[in-house]
Amino acid sequence: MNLIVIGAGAWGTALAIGAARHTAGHQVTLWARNAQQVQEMQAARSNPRYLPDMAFPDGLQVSAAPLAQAVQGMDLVIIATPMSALRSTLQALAAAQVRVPVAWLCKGFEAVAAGHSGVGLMPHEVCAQVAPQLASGALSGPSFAQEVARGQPTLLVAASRHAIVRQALLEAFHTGPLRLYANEDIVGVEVGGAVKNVMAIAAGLCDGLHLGLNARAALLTRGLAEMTRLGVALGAKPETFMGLSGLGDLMLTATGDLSRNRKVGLLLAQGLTLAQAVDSLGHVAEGVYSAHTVVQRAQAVGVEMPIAATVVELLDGHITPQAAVQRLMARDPKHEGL
Ligand SMILES: NC(=O)c1ccc[n+]([C@@H]2O[C@H](COP(=O)([O-])OP(=O)(O)OC[C@H]3O[C@@H](n4cnc5c(N)ncnc54)[C@H](O)[C@@H]3O)[C@@H](O)[C@H]2O)c1
Ligand SMILES: O=P(O)(O)OC[C@H](O)CO
Repeated sequence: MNLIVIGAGAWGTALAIGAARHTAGHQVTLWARNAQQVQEMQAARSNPRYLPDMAFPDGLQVSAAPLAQAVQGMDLVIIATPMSALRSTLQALAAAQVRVPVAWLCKGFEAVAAGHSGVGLMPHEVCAQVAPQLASGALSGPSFAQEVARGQPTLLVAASRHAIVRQALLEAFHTGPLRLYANEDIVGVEVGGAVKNVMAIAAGLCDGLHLGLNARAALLTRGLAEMTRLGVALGAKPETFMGLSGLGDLMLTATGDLSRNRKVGLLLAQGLTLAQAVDSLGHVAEGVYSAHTVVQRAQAVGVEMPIAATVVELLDGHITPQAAVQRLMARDPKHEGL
């Protein structure tokens, strides 16, 4: 199989390494828009900027060729950019008349540009707008790039309504320490991937304020309820939220110190501004951008998401970390459940 990974950040690089290392006969190309970054990666046989100290296996090539040229002859295209670049990348693939399966790795909802109305879209909705002819899907689940690059066991979910996409993802990545499950519920998988990042910011805040393990367990339990409520209202199956892209990724991202979203919460608790927290990461923390869209989508379908709404208030600088906790604790009593 010939596969190309578009976007040479931490996650695209790690997955490209994983696919090339463990699958004999695969030709894996890691594509970056920045020619200088490609030169550096070629010289170092690693990605010093985004995933240092992880050596490229022999089967991994790097490229900065024009995208329309780079995708020729590929059997599978993986989009590993942040959510903010998904639309433009899909447009470029449509213009290049790509006919093979395409899957994205980004976890988030599209942000609505300032001054624009309407709700932000899930990744598959963006694709339906700009490249409806593509057979497409998402690869998601609990997966820190560094662990995948090191070859540590990781389970992912290949989500698509197209059997050909699920099959191509399994062929490319179900190998060695990577194990893939298939799922047709693209809505559930994408809602899980987006909302867990918002909850991870809240969990970082909770831990940064030393609120305790009881508080964190409570936060994640109610966060899972919020995620499930929104997903079901948007057409997802409830059981998807008990799976890898729901509970699994929520647990990982909210409690694992490799998470950038969790780190944003920890830094806000220390008194850093959002700009300072984001600048210090050197990588994207999607929850910062998706939080608003998640809450807007919830409001549009009449779903209450108090934790996510409080994260938005905090990110916007309208409340302090301490006030965020007080606000959630002061809510009226209610019956447990969704
Ligand atoms: N890092 C992880 O462990 C991990 C795991 C699973 C999913 N994800 C998701 O994958 C996505 C990417 O995360 P990451 O960790 O690789 O981010 P990152 O910040 O490490 O890197 C992002 C990369 O995207 C590139 N990029 C931005 N716009 C682009 C464009 N228009 N065309 C081509 N490349 C472009 C940047 O140059 C950079 O190399 C995010 O949505 C994230 O939520 C990350
Ligand atoms: O580092 P984060 O917070 O972007 O999370 C990375 C992955 O999504 C975890 O599955």
